[in-house]
Amino acid sequence: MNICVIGTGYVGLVSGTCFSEIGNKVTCIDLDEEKIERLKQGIIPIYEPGLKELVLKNIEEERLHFSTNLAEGMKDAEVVIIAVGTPQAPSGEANLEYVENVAVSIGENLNGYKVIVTKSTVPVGTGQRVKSIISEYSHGKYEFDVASNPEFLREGSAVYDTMNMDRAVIGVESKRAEEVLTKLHEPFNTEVVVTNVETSEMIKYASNAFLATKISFINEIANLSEHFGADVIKVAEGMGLDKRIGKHFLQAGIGYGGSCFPKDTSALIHIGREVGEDLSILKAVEEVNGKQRMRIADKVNEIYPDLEGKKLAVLGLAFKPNTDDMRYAPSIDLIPYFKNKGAEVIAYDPIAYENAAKEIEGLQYSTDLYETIKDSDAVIILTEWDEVKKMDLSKVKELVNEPIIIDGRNIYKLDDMKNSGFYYASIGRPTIK
Ligand SMILES: NC(=O)c1ccc[n+]([C@@H]2O[C@H](COP(=O)([O-])OP(=O)(O)OC[C@H]3O[C@@H](n4cnc5c(N)ncnc54)[C@H](O)[C@@H]3O)[C@@H](O)[C@H]2O)c1
Ligand SMILES: O=c1ccn([C@@H]2O[C@H](COP(=O)(O)OP(=O)(O)O[C@H]3O[C@H](CO)[C@@H](O)[C@H](O)[C@H]3O)[C@@H](O)[C@H]2O)c(=O)[nH]1
Repeated sequence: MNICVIGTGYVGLVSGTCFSEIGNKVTCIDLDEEKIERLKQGIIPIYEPGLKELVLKNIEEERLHFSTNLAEGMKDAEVVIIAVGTPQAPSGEANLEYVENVAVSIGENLNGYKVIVTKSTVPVGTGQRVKSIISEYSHGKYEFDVASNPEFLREGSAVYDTMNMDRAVIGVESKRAEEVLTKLHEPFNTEVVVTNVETSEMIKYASNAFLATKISFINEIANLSEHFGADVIKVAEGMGLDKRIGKHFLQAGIGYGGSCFPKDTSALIHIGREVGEDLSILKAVEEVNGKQRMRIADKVNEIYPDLEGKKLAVLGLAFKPNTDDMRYAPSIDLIPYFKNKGAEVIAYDPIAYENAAKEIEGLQYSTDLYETIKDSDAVIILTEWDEVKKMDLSKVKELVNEPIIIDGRNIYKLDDMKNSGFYYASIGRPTIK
């Protein structure tokens, strides 16, 4: 099949590459000329395990192409995929300007029947909006179908998630579009949920909102556990073995960040408000999440009520491991907070330091884990990078000024920390002193 993907962010680039890997001819389009020139040479703008190799392979095998020319990309395409950003507007709702601009361009360049698929996360009703814009700008000259095919990949495992998707969701208005999109997903050998466009758009928001709810729920249970000497990791294990609950997304910590959960929960609350439905569960989910990252600050303040002159080693800048994405990362709030209280803060991250330096003013960082830790008065874990999980704690103890670890990601077993000589505070578990 011949496919045109518009937008080369995480979603456009990964899904475009994976669609080419399963045998389609894919042209990825972006307005950003420099990005496209670099992509043509196999230079990937994001850090995503396995992506570079797959892009290079598919360029080499002439299935994957990059261009800034939408007319050229659309000319022979049967399927056109919209994968541009839908960032959060100041009001909390999804900003649809990029999607609407793309719809105009698609309308202007339509040259025959195509299935126009929205993969961006968009409010319910956007499919109809895209349809009317395309009709207007193509002057009704050609037949086309709009469809919704939301993306469920996670950053850090995006290629794996796409090639091994749990399900594909296809929202369509015609049998013709259903056949095209079902055929497109056949090589993924996955369950395909076929529904109407509005339901498909709702499935995406409801999925993200539910996962965010699970996280805020377990974080509240973690906070409660701290008062009673209960261990939230065991609580989650004990709950998760019940198949109705499931064990995933019950890791307590410093709350969710990233490019999706914060903006998508906010957008869904806004969608509800517009039609007079008060999504009170989701509002609580947001409130809990907003406070959760500051639990780490409380734990540091408990040890050092005065941070003046203290050196803090912050391990992890990205919002999660295996990505360089800094969107809504806890480090963005916590590092300035500690610095404002007089601490000297040095941060470690194997990948995200350059992006982090753009977000956090005056960021001091090192890419050497043990150099970061040297002479620190407390080590603070914000991202569960493998390098941090595998850190040699006896070496750490020799290097630090004070053997104190505050762990926002619960990466060490309490039993291992008991006789380690560290003060070890984590989330929802008894502190080891
Ligand atoms: N990032 C994720 O992990 C993820 C996962 C699932 C769904 N989503 C959703 O997918 C969508 C895209 O997210 P992202 O993180 O890939 O976005 P992004 O913001 O990283 O990238 C969007 C790209 O679109 C390009 N673009 C904007 N307008 C354009 C136009 N008119 N023509 C061509 N290119 C244009 C931009 O230059 C940019 O390269 C969002 O709706 C997001 O919510 C994201
Ligand atoms: O048990 C958990 C699981 C995750 N998180 C946090 O939740 C955030 C999001 O993590 P994750 O879902 O792994 O990453 P994303 O790349 O943001 O992916 C989410 O958002 C994407 C964009 O919509 C969706 O496509 C994915 O299905 C959805 O998982 C991160 O801050 C994690 O640290 C927790 O605190 N506890």
